[in-house]
Amino acid sequence: MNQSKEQRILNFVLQNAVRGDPCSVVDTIDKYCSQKEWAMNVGDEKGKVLDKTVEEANPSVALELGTYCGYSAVRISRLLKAGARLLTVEFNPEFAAIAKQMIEFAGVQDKVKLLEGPSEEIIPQLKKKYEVDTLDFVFLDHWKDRYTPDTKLLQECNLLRKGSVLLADNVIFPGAPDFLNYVRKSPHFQCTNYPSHLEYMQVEDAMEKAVFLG
Ligand SMILES: C[C@H](C[C@H]1O[C@@H](n2cnc3c(N)ncnc32)[C@H](O)[C@@H]1O)NC(=O)c1cc(-c2ccc(F)cc2)cc(O)c1O
Ligand SMILES: [Mg+2]
Repeated sequence: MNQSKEQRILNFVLQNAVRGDPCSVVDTIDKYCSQKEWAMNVGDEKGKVLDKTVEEANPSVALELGTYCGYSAVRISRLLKAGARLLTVEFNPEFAAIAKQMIEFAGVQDKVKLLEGPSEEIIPQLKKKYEVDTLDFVFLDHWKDRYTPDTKLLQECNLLRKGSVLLADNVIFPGAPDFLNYVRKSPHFQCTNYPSHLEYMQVEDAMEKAVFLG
């Protein structure tokens, strides 16, 4: 049975990156996906916006929705302070299996917990089952029409506190127009837009930061 693209990306990392070095894993995935096969990782240009936002937030507890191959889980967790953790949610079992191996190869498995299942089921479990009080940082990178319902769900589950930072990928392409509408119109969020490009392409894209005001 021929390999999936995601398996080819993982194999390229296992053969070309440095085990235990998250930066080399990130760079190796970017090399493969810009030169060989496009894939929906956040990529290096938007990845730099992600890095700056994570460094500013300096989260103790971070959540990622949409792990895919683990590129942004490795990218985020490499910046976390000692004792901080990232919970990342992925509902496709093949992708979750790839991401698990990617995270372990990068050596960040002690900082990252991969939760397999749909975000809408996992978010309501975060407090009791995963011992989360509130989230300091949330990276939204899953189905674009889930950004708004899951943002409302995070609020309903009291998982956001004054200053919690949401960062959403792809608000221009593929686009998350209802999310932009929701957070920009809401008195509970202070929004900032970061124009960029779709990963590995010259297509316009952007990220939106929405800070919860309580
Ligand atoms: C949605 C995907 C990312 C992952 O999210 C998981 N997922 C989903 N919904 C849930 C849930 N409700 N709970 C948990 N996991 C969940 C999934 O299985 C994928 O692994 N991301 C994208 O589709 C995506 C697509 C593009 C893109 C750009 C140009 C094109 F021509 C075509 C596509 C770019 C990007 O930057 C993306 O991020
Ligand atoms: Mg994305």
